[in-house]
Amino acid sequence: MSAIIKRPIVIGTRDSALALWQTNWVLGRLKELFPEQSFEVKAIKTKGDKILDVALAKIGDKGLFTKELEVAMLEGEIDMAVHSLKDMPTQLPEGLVIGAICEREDCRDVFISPSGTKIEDLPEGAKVATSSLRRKSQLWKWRPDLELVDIRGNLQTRMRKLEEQKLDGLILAAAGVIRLGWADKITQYIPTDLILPAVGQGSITIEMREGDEEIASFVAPLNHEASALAIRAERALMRKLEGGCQVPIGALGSLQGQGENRRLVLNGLVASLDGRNICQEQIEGNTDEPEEIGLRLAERLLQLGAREILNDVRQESKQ
Ligand SMILES: NCc1[nH]cc(CCC(=O)O)c1CC(=O)O
Repeated sequence: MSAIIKRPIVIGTRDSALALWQTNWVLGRLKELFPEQSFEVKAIKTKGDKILDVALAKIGDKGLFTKELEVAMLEGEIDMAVHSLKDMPTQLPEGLVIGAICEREDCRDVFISPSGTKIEDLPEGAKVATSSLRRKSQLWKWRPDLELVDIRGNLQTRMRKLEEQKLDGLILAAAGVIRLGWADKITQYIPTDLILPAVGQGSITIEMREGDEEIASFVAPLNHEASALAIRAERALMRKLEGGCQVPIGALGSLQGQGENRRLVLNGLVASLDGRNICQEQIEGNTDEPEEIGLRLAERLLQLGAREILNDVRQESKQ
């Protein structure tokens, strides 16, 4: 049990509806675990909240949704930051660490269509919104005839644009949609063998100062072992492939079996921007070393053609 601190522990967050939901969830868990401790929430805008009209792949800046919070943490203004793990770069700034990876929500992407039509039943040329290269490339492979349109902004904005721009549908992560209470708007949960999710998708993480034992003891109980093992493998894969949001990378780890037979299965893919060239593979290994599995899968993908794909993607994004 951790000792109570005689000042409020300050939790930093972005100010979007989803970020605030996630922070409230973390706050609820902390209050339950440490009823004597006082906590305070501090909302901070990030660059990603301010630039709303440019596709993320074009801004190409790592830490778009995290940097301002990280600076506040290093300056002691906040004690921890709650993030969507998916938005966190694989390399953290010096002096900061992941304190906990919380239990993952449904990790799949979903399709939301005002007409209730599933992706496989859409008419030829239907307009589907997503700015994510990972989603686009896998959609192109599945339905090369669709017209894919860019969309940005927080979840509320995207839902509004869906109607305003008369789009046939929108792809989002299930987790955000469910957390905001919009599960009834979901037309289709997309199977992960058709669209492999992003690294860390569906998980909330708590970032904190390295070596801050006091804060670590509050945060540690929120770590969810199975989610953390899977996601550590996914992040090791991505770090090795030097992905950011610019390169289409998907990955999904899962634990299979019980006790001594427990294994970590990791599926990963790297796609070319046109979706025509997709390199995908699955491997498994011992749960003791999730990072090693991520690295091994990355090596395997590079051998299978991911190296060429990544070079091409980098060339194209320079133009
Ligand atoms: N890229 C933005 C983003 N970052 C985290 C989520 C919510 C889902 C999650 O936590 O994985 C979303 C929205 C989306 O992709 O639909």
